[in-house]
Amino acid sequence: MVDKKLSGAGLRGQSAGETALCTVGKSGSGLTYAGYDVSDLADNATFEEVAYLLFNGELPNQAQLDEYKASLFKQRDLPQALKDVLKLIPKDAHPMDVMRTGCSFLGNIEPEADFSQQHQAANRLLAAFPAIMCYWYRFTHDGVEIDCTTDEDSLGGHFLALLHGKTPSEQHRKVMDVSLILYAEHEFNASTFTARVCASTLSDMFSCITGAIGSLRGPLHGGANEAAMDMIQKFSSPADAKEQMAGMLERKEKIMGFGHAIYRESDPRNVIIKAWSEKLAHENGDTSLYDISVACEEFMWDSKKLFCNADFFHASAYHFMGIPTKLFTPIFVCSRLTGWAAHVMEQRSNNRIIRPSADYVGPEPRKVSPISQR
Ligand SMILES: CC(=O)SCCNC(=O)CCNC(=O)[C@H](O)C(C)(C)COP(=O)(O)OP(=O)(O)OC[C@H]1O[C@@H](n2cnc3c(N)ncnc32)[C@H](O)[C@@H]1OP(=O)(O)O
Ligand SMILES: O=C([O-])CC(=O)C(=O)O
Repeated sequence: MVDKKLSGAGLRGQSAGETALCTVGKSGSGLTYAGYDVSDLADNATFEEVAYLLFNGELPNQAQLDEYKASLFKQRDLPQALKDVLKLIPKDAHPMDVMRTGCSFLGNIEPEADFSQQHQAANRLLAAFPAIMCYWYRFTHDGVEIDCTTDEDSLGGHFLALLHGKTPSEQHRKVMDVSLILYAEHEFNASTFTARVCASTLSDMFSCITGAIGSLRGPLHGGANEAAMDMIQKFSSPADAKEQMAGMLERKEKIMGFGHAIYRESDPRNVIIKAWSEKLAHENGDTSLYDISVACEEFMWDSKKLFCNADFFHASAYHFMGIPTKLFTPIFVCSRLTGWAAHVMEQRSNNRIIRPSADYVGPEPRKVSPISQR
């Protein structure tokens, strides 16, 4: 992988600290979590193993994994007070705002009293996030107060079962699991950096994660999977996609799901989720949306040398599994929480408050004139 020339605004190219959690775009291996290539993890591990890796630095053995999953399993349900709060949030609210409120409210009723509880706080959020999303969604959209517990072994399967009210297929469980692995961690991206800045003030875990959710929400970051879906649904065919995208580029519009702040030639997560999107399209017996997505990818590369990032083929993959578009970015939260929390723990382990300087470009010093003279 060729290193991207990094300079200019947005702190690009400047190191803002050290991490042992992840490499992004390092030559030879695009994306690694604690030394493991993301494609190796996607093929040979589960999301719970990856969460354990990020929180503890090593993959679990079978006994450790069993114990970890059993503990998460017990923490999946929501307290009644949180359910009551979720029921107050309107149907037309954005589910990312629901996640932000759910996280923040849980921090009120189950606070992290001190840093010795950091694993507990992170694991509680990990176990509870699927229910926070689905309890609100099903109540406001289907009028049902769902049981927030399921028998599903994995968090990915649990989410699908809560959302659809039925047992997911083995294939869908697998895709969710892979997706959660792909989204889990990505070094000093905007939302993780938000979490680390918050952690550097010695704030609590729930505040760090709440802030990170706010940063992930924007379309230049996690919100791009949702924005990509909205875009591809407007295209009627591969040819129409190419024509409309040419117009968008001419009007200097950003095409969501393309480009990256660090990667230069490709995002290593794309090839993995793209392959699953194709499988799901065939399983559904309708490949038109997948074909449109491939046309978008070809067009963007041919015309601008821009490639799909992790978000682009996630859009069609989630859609093929019957997931409503507005829940795409909240799923990202359910996964990235692991990276955020691991970074909070890492920041705390060797902390200095993050406080960069600014170049002043405002007016010269001046006096306040009386209000009657302004
Ligand atoms: C999981 C994730 O968060 S992945 C990122 C998800 N975000 C998106 O998909 C949103 C669309 N993409 C973008 O807006 C950008 O590519 C970002 C925000 C991801 C990265 O931003 P930057 O690092 O500033 O981009 P970069 O320096 O590579 O931009 C180079 C040029 O390509 C253009 N460009 C980059 N991405 C796009 C895009 N998706 N559509 C159109 N033009 C683009 C930029 O406008 C810039 O043009 P300019 O030099 O004329 O100003
Ligand atoms: O690293 C970034 O800037 C954005 C990204 O891909 C991620 O957070 O997964």
